[in-house]
Amino acid sequence: MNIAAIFAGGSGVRMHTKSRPKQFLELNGKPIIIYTLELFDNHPEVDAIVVACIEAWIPFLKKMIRKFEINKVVGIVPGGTTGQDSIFNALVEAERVAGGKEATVMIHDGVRPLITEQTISDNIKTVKEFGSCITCVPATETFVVEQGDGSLEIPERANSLIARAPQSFALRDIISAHRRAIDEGRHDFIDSCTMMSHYGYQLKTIIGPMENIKITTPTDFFVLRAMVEVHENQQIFGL
Ligand SMILES: C[C@](O)(CO)[C@H](O)COP(=O)(O)O
Repeated sequence: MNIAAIFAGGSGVRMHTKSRPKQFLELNGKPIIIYTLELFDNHPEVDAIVVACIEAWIPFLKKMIRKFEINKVVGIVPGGTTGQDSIFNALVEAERVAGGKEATVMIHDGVRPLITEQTISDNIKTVKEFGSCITCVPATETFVVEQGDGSLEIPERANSLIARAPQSFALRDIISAHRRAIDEGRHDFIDSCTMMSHYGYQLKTIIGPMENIKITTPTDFFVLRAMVEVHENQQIFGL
């Protein structure tokens, strides 16, 4: 089975929102996380969705899921202290939902509402073929990596990709990597591909759409608003 594990456990300090965490900011009366959930809910190959959410916001999320008629969410669990902990909580819930069956899990940020149906299909297919799938985009600027000794490493831009999401795996592999990290006292892996690479798993990348941005800062929110407007105008005016 194919399960989407959406993490929305963060409080969004980089967004500087006063009233609500960034995943619950609204566009046209609909929270960002609902835009994200709709993509997986409408995808014919997705069987179930689990969400790790800030505990205090779970009742509101449930209300929104009912209001916007999202049907495939079968589990909502509290987020953890770090992003890694939130993902782990969602994976444990995915394990419960899979009930011992083989499963592919697509780990996705609640604040990445602009992926396409094709990206989800490509993730499912690539995990079946290669065991993992990291959705990326080509780097359009140069990375400058500061080394501990004060020197800089500048990777070739032509070979550089930016990891985005979904980041997808066989459920048994990603959950065993998480359990290993926890046994080692680590809770600071920045994302799933970093963890899986650290533990020696072979990772397969695909190139996803440039529009697949993460709504992290106020600028991202303004870009999202413009993109949703363009999308609606396309539907209205057939542009
Ligand atoms: C998973 C991710 O979206 C890949 O780019 C990213 O690492 C999430 O980062 P955040 O710090 O949880 O916003």
